[in-house]
Amino acid sequence: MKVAYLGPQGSFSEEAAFRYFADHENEWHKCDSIVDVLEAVEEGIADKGIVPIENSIEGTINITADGLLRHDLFVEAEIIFPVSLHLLALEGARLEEIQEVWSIVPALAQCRDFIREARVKSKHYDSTSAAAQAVHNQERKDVAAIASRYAAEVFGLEIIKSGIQDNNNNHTRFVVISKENTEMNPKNSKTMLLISPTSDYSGVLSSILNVFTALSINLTWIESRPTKKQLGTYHFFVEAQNGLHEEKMNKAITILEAFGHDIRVLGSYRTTKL
Ligand SMILES: O=C(O)C(=O)C[C@]1(C(=O)O)C=C[C@@H](O)C=C1
Repeated sequence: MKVAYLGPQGSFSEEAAFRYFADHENEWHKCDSIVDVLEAVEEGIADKGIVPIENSIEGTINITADGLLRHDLFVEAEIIFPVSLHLLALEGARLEEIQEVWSIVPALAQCRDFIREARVKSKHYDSTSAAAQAVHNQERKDVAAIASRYAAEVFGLEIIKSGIQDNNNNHTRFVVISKENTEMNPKNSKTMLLISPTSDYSGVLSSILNVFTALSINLTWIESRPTKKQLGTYHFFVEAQNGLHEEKMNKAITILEAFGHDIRVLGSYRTTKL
């Protein structure tokens, strides 16, 4: 099986992929961006992909949510991964010398307090490990990457400050995606739906949420993403704590369809805590 993830070597996605798929004989396909991971799976270059979807400090990873909207893919597993972010610099660099920090946007956002207090500039890279690699590849001692301990080992960088995320209890939720739908497994305990209202009227969101309330379905995640066609119009991601094999989930979908909304079942899956 070929698994795609965000590289280069040393990313959190790589750690999550290696640990989640530890029992399998895999071929790995490292991608330059999250969008490339989704495309690799859709195009059949990889059988599965692993992408971050939500962080406990920063919230939804919008690139992934928008990618799920655009691509015809399913979610087949959820992985909760602890994230500790460190400041990585060339050997001998001192914290006081750092003028600029480099990382992927969600990681920079998880360290907002540190960046503000240190009064440093930030520069965007496509992954934490791409930022670490860039620091490794140049001679500057005034820049540092925000990345993992693993990335520090991979690129021979020194951790000049550890645990710089705004909250120590920091977790990122990854999803495993594939082109096939594995939704009917009775062991699956969560379901992700994408609800796109076909008309805009007052109370449309509350009418959707009322369906779940009436059926005693507990929601674990809700996110709105713009349709990108007109200001103020949205798609809604809803994740429920019930599997698709449960009658009430099917009832909810039937009712929402009867309301005229477009419903895409993105998957029914289990959670693994790493
Ligand atoms: O850049 C990485 O190392 C990733 O795997 C991506 C990512 C993310 O975008 O959320 C994954 C986990 C952490 O939250 C930080 C970065």
